Amino acid sequence: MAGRMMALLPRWSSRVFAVELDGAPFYFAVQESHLGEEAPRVFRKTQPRDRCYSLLVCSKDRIKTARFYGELEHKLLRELPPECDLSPMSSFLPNVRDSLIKGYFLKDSSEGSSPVERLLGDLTQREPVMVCSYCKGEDGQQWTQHVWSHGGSKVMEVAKKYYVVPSEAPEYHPSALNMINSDVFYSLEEARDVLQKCGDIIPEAMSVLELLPSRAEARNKPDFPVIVIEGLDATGKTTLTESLRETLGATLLRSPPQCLSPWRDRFDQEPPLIRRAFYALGNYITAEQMGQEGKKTPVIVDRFWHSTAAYAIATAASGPVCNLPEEGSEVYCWPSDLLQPSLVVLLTLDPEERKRRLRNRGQGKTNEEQELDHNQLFRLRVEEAYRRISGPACVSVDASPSADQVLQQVLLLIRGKCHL
Ligand SMILES: Nc1ncnc2c1ncn2[C@@H]1O[C@H](COP(=O)(O)OP(=O)(O)OP(=O)(O)O)[C@@H](O)[C@H]1O
Ligand SMILES: Nc1ccn([C@@H]2O[C@H](COP(=O)(O)O)[C@@H](O)[C@H]2O)c(=O)n1
Repeated sequence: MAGRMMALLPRWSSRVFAVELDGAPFYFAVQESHLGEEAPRVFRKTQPRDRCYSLLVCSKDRIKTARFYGELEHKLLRELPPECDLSPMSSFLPNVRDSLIKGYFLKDSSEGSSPVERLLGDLTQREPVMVCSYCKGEDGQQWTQHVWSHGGSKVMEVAKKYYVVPSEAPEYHPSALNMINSDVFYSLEEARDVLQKCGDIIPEAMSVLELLPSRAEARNKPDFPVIVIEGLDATGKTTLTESLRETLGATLLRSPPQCLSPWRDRFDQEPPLIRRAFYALGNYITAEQMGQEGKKTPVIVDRFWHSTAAYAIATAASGPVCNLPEEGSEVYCWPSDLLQPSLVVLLTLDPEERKRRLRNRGQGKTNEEQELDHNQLFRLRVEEAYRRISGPACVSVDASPSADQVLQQVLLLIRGKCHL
């Protein structure tokens, strides 16, 4: 397996490895010769009896890789002894798009014999995982990385040995390297391709594909304005979109569209690659409806591409807002084949007031909505990603006044921008 893996991951010694401990990344690299470097910080934090391993998930089949990455975490948490710490890890080639591979870093602090090596040996034999172990040299300073292989009856053997050295933090968070067409999709074709490829493992994908327009066309502008209302949950989108529908005699649409409701829960359980492709496709179905309805009346839309992209980008990047791709990055560009609304309004609300509204409403929440509550960095990343998306950019409206005042404010914007 290691031979095949190494072929999939050329330039091994140009790679940087990032281990996330307590939300902070620790970087290291490897090299073939011993240059007497000090140990990277992640290894300096270990105790003498700790054994360290890395597991990187990688195969040519990106659907298989995405699904196995999630399954692997569950398997490890289930089967590893309690003395093992598992942390997210990744490896990438600095500034090389699509070079990021994800995995886990494992620290085994158990005393005496441990089942960990047998478990990892089995994984290298059966699954698309590259396992490495890390050893401290006799000088107590230099660490080495041992890339595992399996040979014949042996559970594992070492295919290659490297010296581990500290590495600089990259200029941008490595998650940005793989976002395009893995977390955020920029064409109907790219998103459809993902669902087509998982048709044999997720039969529901075929039902979704049947609902798609045969082609997407951004240039056919509807006669009437199309106004999208965006915002985090409980900022007042439903309240406002319904009032706008009544006041303007508009048609109200949403993304994902009603016709995808039977499959939404199913796709919410899938890894980001598949889940995000599902939501991206929902936007193309809604866009087709916008085109149709926009020939007859103004159209109001509850969430659209801003939501799909902002949540996807904010989830793929971790940590503080500075880990997001830089402002102006192509990640924030509107898909060229997706209908552009006349106006996108972003409802903003103080977090405490949003929580109060959520409590009063008392409905169940999705995992991402719970995350917005518990993880303030995630909320900040989503809000900032919303603001950075362009083509069209959103116009922020303070949603804290009464529902009627918010409606009047948005009507003013619509009349100014859309001549209604
Ligand atoms: N301007 C407002 N002032 C006070 N309460 C409001 C206001 N707008 C909406 N609410 C109340 O806040 C709660 C959330 O509003 P609403 O359901 O419209 O939000 P939402 O953005 O559509 O949420 P979600 O995205 O989760 O569906 C509701 O109980 C609603 O009655
Ligand atoms: N166009 C959209 C709409 C929604 N999402 C995802 O759904 C979650 C929020 O939806 P609610 O119905 O609960 O408001 C959020 O987690 C988004 O990831 C989307 O991606 N695209």
